[in-house]
Amino acid sequence: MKAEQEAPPPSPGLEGSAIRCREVCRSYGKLKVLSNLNLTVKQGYIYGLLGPSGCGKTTLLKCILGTLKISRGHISVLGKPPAFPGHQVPGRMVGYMPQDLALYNEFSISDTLTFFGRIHGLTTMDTQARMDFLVDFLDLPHNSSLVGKLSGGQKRRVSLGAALLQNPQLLILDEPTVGVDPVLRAKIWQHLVDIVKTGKVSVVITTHYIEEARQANVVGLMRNGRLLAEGEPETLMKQNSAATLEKAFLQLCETSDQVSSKHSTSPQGGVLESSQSFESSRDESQPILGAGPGPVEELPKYSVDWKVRVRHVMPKWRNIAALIIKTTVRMKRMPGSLCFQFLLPVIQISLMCLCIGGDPKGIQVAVVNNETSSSSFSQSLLSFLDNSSVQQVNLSHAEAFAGAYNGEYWGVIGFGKNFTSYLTKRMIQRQVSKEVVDGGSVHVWLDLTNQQIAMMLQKKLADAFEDFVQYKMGNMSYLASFPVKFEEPIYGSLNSDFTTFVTPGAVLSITFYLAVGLTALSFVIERKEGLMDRCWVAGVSSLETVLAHLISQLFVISIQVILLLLLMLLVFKIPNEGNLVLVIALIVLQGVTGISFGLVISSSIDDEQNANQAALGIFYPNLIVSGIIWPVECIPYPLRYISLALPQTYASEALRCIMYRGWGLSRMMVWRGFAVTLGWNTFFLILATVILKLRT
Ligand SMILES: Nc1ncnc2c1ncn2[C@@H]1O[C@H](COP(=O)(O)OP(=O)(O)OP(=O)(O)O)[C@@H](O)[C@H]1O
Repeated sequence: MKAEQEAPPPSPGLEGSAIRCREVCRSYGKLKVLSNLNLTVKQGYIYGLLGPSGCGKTTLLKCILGTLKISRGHISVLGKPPAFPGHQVPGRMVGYMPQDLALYNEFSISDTLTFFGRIHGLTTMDTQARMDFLVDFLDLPHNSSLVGKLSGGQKRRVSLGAALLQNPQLLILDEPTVGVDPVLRAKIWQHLVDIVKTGKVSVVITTHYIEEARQANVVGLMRNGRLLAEGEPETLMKQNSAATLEKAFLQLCETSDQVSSKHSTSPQGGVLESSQSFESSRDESQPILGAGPGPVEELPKYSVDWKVRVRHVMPKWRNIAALIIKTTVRMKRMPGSLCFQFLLPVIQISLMCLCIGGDPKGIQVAVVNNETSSSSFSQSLLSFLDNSSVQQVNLSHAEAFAGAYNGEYWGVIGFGKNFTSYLTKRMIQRQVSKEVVDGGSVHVWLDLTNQQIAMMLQKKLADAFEDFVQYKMGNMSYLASFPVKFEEPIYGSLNSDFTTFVTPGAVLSITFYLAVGLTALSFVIERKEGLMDRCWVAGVSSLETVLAHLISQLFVISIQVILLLLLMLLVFKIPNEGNLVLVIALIVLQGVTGISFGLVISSSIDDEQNANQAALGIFYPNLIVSGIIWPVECIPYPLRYISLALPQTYASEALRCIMYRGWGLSRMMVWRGFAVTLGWNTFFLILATVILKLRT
């Protein structure tokens, strides 16, 4: 820990300056926010960065911290460029209080400071000592108070506490005194003045209360992405003959406006574009007042040992552990959300097993039986029809058809008046007339608008006829029964239904989509609230963020999978002939695919609505094309190739093979499912890490 606290020696030429910005440019799309900005913050100084709203102060601070990349120029912070391998900026050398609160609402004050303490590698005792000091100094409520329940001003003070926690060498405070009462504001400034006196700490502070910046050693007045003036507050006031810093600032703005309008008017009297005037007039990257960058200086060259480079890239378990503990604490504080995560898949699979794939029940069918005798074959045959599925309603010919046309009955079953005698003749005579064949047949008119119901009626009638023939003819039944015999199935059971087919794919799909949704949302919200930036400045890398999320979500997925399997196998009696470990492994890996895909969405999309739309948008197409609800073999060819490349097509097939055929990893159809899943996991994780890295 000691070693980490020591700052690396500054590069030659940078001694004495904590921050050095040279010709810094930064744009958002076409909006040029920083234009050739030069700024120096001396070691042991408080630098007050002042300027109107939107002039680029926050952007500059983010560039200094390395959370935003500069388009042009050079920045060095405590001797090296931000995010240089082995440098602790971002890291424990810098304390950052962002303009947004960037705090976890479910955390207590103590959780918040402990979390940042862990990331900075402070011992429990050090963190506790600092916490006691900060709670007292910042006049915070008891440290067990939840951040979400604090007032706006109290939250800002907690945020400031988190920035001061590790006694950093550089403090970057973006409007720390907003919403803070004057007494505490004075106390905070006094603290800053005290800590810089040691000469080891430097502070950059932005504020809207211009007068409070008089306590800074140097103030920089920013306007339109440039530094208008830089110097000691008293000097600036004197040079502008102003009694207050605010008046001096107004004076400087007016002077700047006059200079700009003078130069933006062409000799012919036309008005030039402001950018042209900027290029053609005085070098506005230099402050009107102040020392400026001095003579052109050679940029220092930085080199780094390959071992340091490797250590810089490698994830730190300390950070991963801190992030996992953070997620666990947040989960504990949100029991409703946790229950939702655990119960939703259980509810979904229960609904699926209860509502999809079973035999339709209570289907009304009209029966027109022209035979009257109770011992007739027609009565006997109808008695074999499965009563739970088919409800027979005896009607006249006219009533039956009228009812079927009205949608009251799903079909009409008709028997002629000589059905018994004609059927007997059909069975025992070698040659019979067409009339006998016709009269000895069961006539069925079906409503085929619902294929599942129609198929069930056809099957139930065929089963009833087979049972009837067996009953009437015993050993001689072969004369009348259908001459195709379905033997014991090679795999599966004769009673297997659509539920059996659809369940493995549905389980994978449920696990995948829950993981996508939860991951995509949590990351997008964290980034939007500035939490990701804050963690990054504290020294957490994109890879560590991804790994920590993966590990904590794995815990959630494991519980989800256990609950799903218990329900599926024990309650709904879905068969499993295979190795349960393989079943669990494949489902968990598909959950990881969901997490990694969620990471890709959240790393590339900035707001919840778009992230939700992306997650929902792929849900249905993927479900349909992955062969989860209907066999892949039915998909037309060009689309089938796409289907086979999707993360869940081969995986669903593999899970069916494990569960219903009892196959192991030696079978191609099984290992292919695992291989495709692992391939997608790797691809998504790399993609998410790269996008996160490129966007910071
Ligand atoms: N992510 C972004 N995408 C596009 N434009 C942005 C983004 N962030 C900031 N800007 C724009 O850049 C300009 C400078 O913003 P910045 O937040 O740096 O100003 P500021 O001086 O800190 O303002 P304030 O004092 O109100 O916080 C503004 O015009 C703002 O609209």
